[in-house]
Amino acid sequence: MSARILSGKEFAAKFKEDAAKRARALEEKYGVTPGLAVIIVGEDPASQVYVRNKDRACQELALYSEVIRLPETVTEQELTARIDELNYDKRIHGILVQLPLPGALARREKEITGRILPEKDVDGFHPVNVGRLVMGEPGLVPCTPAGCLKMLELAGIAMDGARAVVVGRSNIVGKPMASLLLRENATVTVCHSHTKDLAAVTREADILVAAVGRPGFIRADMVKPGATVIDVGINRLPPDADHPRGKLVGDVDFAGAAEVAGAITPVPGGVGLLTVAMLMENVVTAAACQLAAQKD
Ligand SMILES: NC(=O)C1=CN([C@@H]2O[C@H](COP(=O)(O)OP(=O)(O)OC[C@H]3O[C@@H](n4cnc5c(N)ncnc54)[C@H](OP(=O)(O)O)[C@@H]3O)[C@@H](O)[C@H]2O)C=CC1
Ligand SMILES: Nc1nc(=O)c2c([nH]1)NC[C@@H]1CN(c3ccc(C(=O)N[C@@H](CCC(=O)O)C(=O)O)cc3)C=[N+]21
Ligand SMILES: [Mg+2]
Repeated sequence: MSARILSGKEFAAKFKEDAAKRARALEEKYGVTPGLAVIIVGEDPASQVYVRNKDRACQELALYSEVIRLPETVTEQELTARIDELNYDKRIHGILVQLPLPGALARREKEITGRILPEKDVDGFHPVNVGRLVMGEPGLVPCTPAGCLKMLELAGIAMDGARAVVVGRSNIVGKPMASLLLRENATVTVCHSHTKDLAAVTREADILVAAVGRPGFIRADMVKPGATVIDVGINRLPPDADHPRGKLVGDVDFAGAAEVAGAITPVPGGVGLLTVAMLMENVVTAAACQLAAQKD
């Protein structure tokens, strides 16, 4: 194995420390603690892990945190009524509806997440925040791609003029990732399930971001020698003797790709940790904007 392993742990710790300092400064200035509300509908096990990590981070940073668990049987009207309450709640500066939504609610994802006020939309999913990102204006940026960008910055990976290939075009990862890399002056290609000869495209990448949702999808022969590989995937393999809850793996064949890449993020312990750190940063940023606006 030759690649440099980019660990999310130390970077995440640094960001959380910065966010904690900014939170204390807001408390001093306004007497208000930044607050996050997470709404989780149903019992998706992967979601439970993320929710637990977020709740833990809020405690670590001494932010105010509410987790609202709703049954799978909740109606869209009941759900949006809860969002409206949180929109008006002065203790809450950030609202996040955990995705994927179960059952019929999944088809209403856009309407449900769009109900969150743009200034409280710490996921950066609201069309107003999406527009700001694409236009290169300040706003709340989706936490996962923001974390990937921070990882590249802190690792000292040059983005200006680099060829970046993003595999995956979801609204939560692929598309905002492409916008962020473009903003950093990378030459960006976005691949998806209709892309022809994907390996030929990915082999051109100085920076390769995998957000596909398939374990081991990016193999060594798809990686340009010396490239930086960012593995966003979070996949749980079926349980075996060594991993009774199922092993957590990314979208990259880590052992193979690490032979070829110059730098690579592991799963777990990679960019996932930065997602949580960026969420904390977004909550504090959202609180700072709301508190400043109330003052005038
Ligand atoms: N670490 C973190 O913080 C986070 C991790 N994740 C993880 O990242 C991964 C991706 O998540 P998400 O973006 O929500 O996933 P989606 O399922 O929403 O999107 C997957 C994307 O991959 C593309 N794709 C699927 N199969 C292929 C293929 N054979 N060839 C090329 N492209 C393909 C799809 O193309 P098409 O559009 O054509 O269907 C789609 O654009 C998952 O493992 C998820 O768990 C997600 C969010 C946060
Ligand atoms: N509205 C919404 N916003 C999201 O940002 C969102 C979502 N819904 N639904 C689910 C996905 C997934 N996601 C992760 C966040 C952190 C880790 C994470 O902390 N990972 C660590 C720990 C993993 C573990 O504890 O096992 C790691 O990779 O090392 C993983 C995955 C955010 N998502
Ligand atoms: Mg998705």
